[in-house]
Amino acid sequence: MYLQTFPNPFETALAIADLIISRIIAFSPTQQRKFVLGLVADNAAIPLYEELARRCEAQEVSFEHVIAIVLDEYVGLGPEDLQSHHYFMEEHFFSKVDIPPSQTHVPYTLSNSLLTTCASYESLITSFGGIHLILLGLGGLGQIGSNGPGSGGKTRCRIVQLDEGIKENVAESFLTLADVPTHALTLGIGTILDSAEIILLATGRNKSSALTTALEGGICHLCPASMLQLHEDVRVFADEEAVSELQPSTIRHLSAQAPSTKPEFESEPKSEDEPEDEPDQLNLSDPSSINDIDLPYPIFPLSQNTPSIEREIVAQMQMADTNGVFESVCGGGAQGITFKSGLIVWYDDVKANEQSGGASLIA
Ligand SMILES: N[C@@H]1[C@@H](O)[C@H](O)[C@@H](COP(=O)(O)O)O[C@@H]1O
Repeated sequence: MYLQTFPNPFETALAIADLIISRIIAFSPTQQRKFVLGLVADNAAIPLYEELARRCEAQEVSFEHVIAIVLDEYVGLGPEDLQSHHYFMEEHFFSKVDIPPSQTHVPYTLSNSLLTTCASYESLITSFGGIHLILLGLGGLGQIGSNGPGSGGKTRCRIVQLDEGIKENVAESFLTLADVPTHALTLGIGTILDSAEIILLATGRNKSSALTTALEGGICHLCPASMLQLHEDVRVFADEEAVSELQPSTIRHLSAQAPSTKPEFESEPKSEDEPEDEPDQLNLSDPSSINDIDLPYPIFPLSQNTPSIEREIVAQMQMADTNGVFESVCGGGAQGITFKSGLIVWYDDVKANEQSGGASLIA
């Protein structure tokens, strides 16, 4: 799970828009091979939909070959009802971009046979080959879609009774609490977890408690969003208010998992107050201290005899003026390299079969 934090909801939206657009462009969808995008009718997503619409208008992205699957809908509300998710998606997104109406899908809950509707919605997704990327909002009770507390991790598309807390949260959109629908049709947690990639959007202080439980608590059906921990490719996009209750170590660990959105070799400027990284046990003025470090690799001092592949890596590192973890530097050469405090470690396969794993001290 990757966590990226932004100063405010607007910048969070921009980052998600960048990701969605880059995924669509990389996929190069065509009439025959469409990109399947799961979407949510969440107020927190409005700045994102505005940004996507703006970028579509500017012809930076097209939704012509995108299929939209909306996550959930209140039972008994249709496209004409102002509070329906269908109305929301039309108003904020579908009507603003070039997506053909035949490619927008919202659960239809006015039918007489909701069980059939659930099965059909699930089959529809299967017929498209699954969802490539799904956007989820985070509810204040940890719900995703209308999967409220108590939703099992293997649930499929189904009718759920809305939790009182969820109803209270949306009551202001309706005349009174009694007007809030009692049920919703939602993709199940299992359906969501089948998506190839998941984005969880959480902005605002009212999401901080749910986000903390989802990321720091164990996987538990009382916080459905915690089950996203089971998925291999989840990106959490949050603003500073939403992460305000997280432990600093949680933010550090989960942010470290995030692939940089900046050029790969760019490093963060150091603040003046920030102490220099301690070189662990390595004393750079004493190259022999490298022997004190417990590494599962042979160690080579960088010298005239250093193999050229290693020199190339070192040169790239020095040019990049960075520290951190590098992946796949030198194309098919090194598979992964860690550079810390003057120490370069590479692992896996360095230049097929010629060397296998090693460390080098820049001194
Ligand atoms: N079914 C919706 C969810 O899909 C949404 O993510 C959540 C939070 O929405 P908001 O950010 O508008 O409070 O509310 C409801 O539970």
